[in-house]
Amino acid sequence: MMLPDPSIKYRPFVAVDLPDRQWPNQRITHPPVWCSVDMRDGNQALIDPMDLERKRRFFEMLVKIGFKEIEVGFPSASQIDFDYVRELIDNDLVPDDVSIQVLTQARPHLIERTFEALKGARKAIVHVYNATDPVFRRVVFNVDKPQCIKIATDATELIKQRMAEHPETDWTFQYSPELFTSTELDFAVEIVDAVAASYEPTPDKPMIVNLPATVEIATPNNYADQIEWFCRHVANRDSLVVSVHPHNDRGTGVAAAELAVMAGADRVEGTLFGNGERTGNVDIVTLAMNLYTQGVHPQLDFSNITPIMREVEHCNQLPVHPRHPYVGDLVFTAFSGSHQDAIKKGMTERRQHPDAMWAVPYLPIDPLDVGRSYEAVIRVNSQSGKGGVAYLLEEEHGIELPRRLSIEFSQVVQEVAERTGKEITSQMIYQAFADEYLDRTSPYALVNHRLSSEPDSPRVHLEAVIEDRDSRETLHGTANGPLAAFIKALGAHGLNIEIIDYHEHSRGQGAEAEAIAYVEVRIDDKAVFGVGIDESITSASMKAVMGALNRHLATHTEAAPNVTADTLK
Ligand SMILES: CC(=O)SCCNC(=O)CCNC(=O)[C@H](O)C(C)(C)COP(=O)(O)OP(=O)(O)OC[C@H]1O[C@@H](n2cnc3c(N)ncnc32)[C@H](O)[C@@H]1OP(=O)(O)O
Ligand SMILES: CC(C)C(=O)C(=O)O
Repeated sequence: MMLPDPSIKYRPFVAVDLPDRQWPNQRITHPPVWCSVDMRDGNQALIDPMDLERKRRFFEMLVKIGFKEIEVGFPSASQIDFDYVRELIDNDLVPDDVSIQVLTQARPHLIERTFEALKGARKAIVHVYNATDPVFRRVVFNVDKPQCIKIATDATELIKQRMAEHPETDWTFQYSPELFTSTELDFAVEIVDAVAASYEPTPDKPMIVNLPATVEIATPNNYADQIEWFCRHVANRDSLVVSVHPHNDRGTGVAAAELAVMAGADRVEGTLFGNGERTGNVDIVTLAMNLYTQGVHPQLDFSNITPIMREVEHCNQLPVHPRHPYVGDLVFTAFSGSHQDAIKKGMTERRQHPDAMWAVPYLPIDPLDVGRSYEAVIRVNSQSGKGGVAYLLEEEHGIELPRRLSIEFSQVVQEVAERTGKEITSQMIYQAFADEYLDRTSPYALVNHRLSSEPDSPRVHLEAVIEDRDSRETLHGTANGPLAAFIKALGAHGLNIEIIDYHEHSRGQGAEAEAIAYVEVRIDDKAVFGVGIDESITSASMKAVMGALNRHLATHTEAAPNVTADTLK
């Protein structure tokens, strides 16, 4: 049960004394060095750790994305990891510009086994860690500070010696004071200084100092303060690559990584989509795409992000959340009416100015840049408005509803959405549109028509054959245009119809092209819409009028189904 006063059980984090902090004024103008730890930190947190087949697929994908540093395992802890490292080296599967990284505890027998695993590697990073925070020193290791430092420096000496014995490998050394964020800052600097003094890095041959938020215990600004403080106080900063390794216990791993880079970190360790211990490691995809949306290329390629997500889901046997930034199945989709309306307007502007800076409302990124399509951008349910319905009809069926008609038709769709309680597909929307407007061919239907004109006269004469229930009638009308002539002809037949509004456009191209006409007419003092589609624009407009008439009769004569043309006179 939650405590009424949690302060008797939980301590707030200790803030860093750094009144002149500089990081808030920084901007990230180039990507950090990325290191994927999917195959180690991610893997150790899986219900079913990866087998060799899944490891191979993961590694190949990471290389394709563009990672140059990949932590492939903990070979002294697991036979599969050991065998996989051997497979990579023995079969020469690591590209020349990629370093494989492996983790080991600071214990001699594990370090020896690590070097066995790495024998013959072209480029390798040996990553050693020991926990440095006060709780671990007391509870887990039962050591004081000097003893804790000795664990780290003894390991460093041994690693340095083994590296020297294998000059055929291009070695990099990495040290992590595990639990850095809950370690006293001055002690973190002290232990790293001691490790660096043992290893003797230089600006030309730096070592990596990885400062993990093993458990995320504070707000991200505090992590940034810790990183800036560390960078200012550590010795020989120019011989160190400062790396961060945020976890996501408070849900702010991405923010922590970004602020840490602003605070001076050169490198970020994380995983694709944030798999990892507990709530996960920081998500490198989000970090990379956040950079991209600021106009900075992350140097990782997520141009086709969906297959990457599916591959990660396969390898980790864990789903990626449908709302995961930049990739989740629903993140490029708007269901709600006002969002759809704004997106539709933004997309229309975009089509007119395809080279302008990206500015489509509610979409922080162009879905096409990550291989997603505009098709899924708008989906319709009972929360949607006219904008979404109109967008889908336009994008997928080439039907550009006039504004007032789109308001009317959205009520039809809303009714279907509320009745079914489900998402309405674009096919269902089209069907509802056809049922409501296009298939209204009874009791009146246009059979054919003929137009003629007299020389030197703007007037046209129309002869139209229509079906009026069970009989065929031939109507005649003369006016300044075909539609007006048709209205005249209908009037002479006793059907008094007035055109209020008219729109038309073509749909499709070349031989396949069709015309769509939309009319709003007044019949019997009631306004009603009709829509007609035909190869000829004149026939489309006449069908639209017939459709409006049939809709009017269906709506206003339910009590008198035998209504005839006489009722409209
Ligand atoms: C934050 C992280 O993600 S760190 C990485 C965690 N990953 C893993 O642990 C991977 C899987 N690990 C394993 O398979 C095992 O823990 C092994 C093979 C590494 C070690 O196994 P064991 O020797 O049986 O030790 P065990 O797993 O019980 O670990 C506890 C021992 O390691 C010691 N230890 C833990 N971390 C370190 C370290 N970094 N350096 C030195 N000693 C360490 C502890 O003090 C403890 O020693 P003790 O038994 O003398 O008290
Ligand atoms: C070994 C270290 C870097 C680690 O995984 C962590 O602290 O989370």
